[in-house]
Amino acid sequence: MNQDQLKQSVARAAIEYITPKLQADSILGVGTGSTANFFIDMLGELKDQFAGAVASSDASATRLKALGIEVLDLNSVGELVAYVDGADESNAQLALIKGGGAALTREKIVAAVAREFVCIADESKWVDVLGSFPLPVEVIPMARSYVARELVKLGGSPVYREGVVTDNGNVILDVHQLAIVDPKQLEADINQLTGVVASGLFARRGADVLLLGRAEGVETIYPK
Ligand SMILES: O=C(CO)[C@H](O)[C@H](O)COP(=O)(O)O
Repeated sequence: MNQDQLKQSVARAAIEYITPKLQADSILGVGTGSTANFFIDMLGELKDQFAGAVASSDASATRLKALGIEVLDLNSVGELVAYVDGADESNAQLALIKGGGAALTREKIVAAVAREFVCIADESKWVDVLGSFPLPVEVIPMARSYVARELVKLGGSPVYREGVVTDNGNVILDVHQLAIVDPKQLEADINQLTGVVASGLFARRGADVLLLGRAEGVETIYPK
């Protein structure tokens, strides 16, 4: 199986996972990226079984609407039944690195509101220690150089993602050279830097379940 087939298999597994949880008034949180896109495309089959979705990016909102799924503003809804999204890396505690698609802040907000965060990923994303994938950090544009210097003090090597502006009008620093042995502590350290909007480290609110696509089948993993 190639990587896209593994992504499709976890998207299908997520559809099967959430179907019994959906009710006519349920609102679902939907993520961003190529794995999430496979999920969105399959979600069209269920569109009469739930009320609508909150999307973590404009791109996902457009894709959902094209399928006839109502997209709602997060401020107009209460709890989300679940949030389904991909990841760039996951460890055994289901702490994640996300934000390869620059949607990390909205992803973090939508995940925070969800009863359950269902992560879907192919096996290339499974790691012992987070940090081989550069950690994205969303930053207010005028704070970019200051935050970059502070990230160096935390042991990282930040690189400005040129040409990328987030849906919130901010910029991304991708932090290389981090071996993240204490994800919750690093998430807190980065959060308290002035000018940081959010980091792509999802440790305090990691995934509640990971559907991991392996060649031999989809494995359901709970936090260790
Ligand atoms: O966090 C994300 C976007 O900001 C994605 O979930 C992450 O980058 C994984 O993407 P893909 O499913 O395309 O591998």
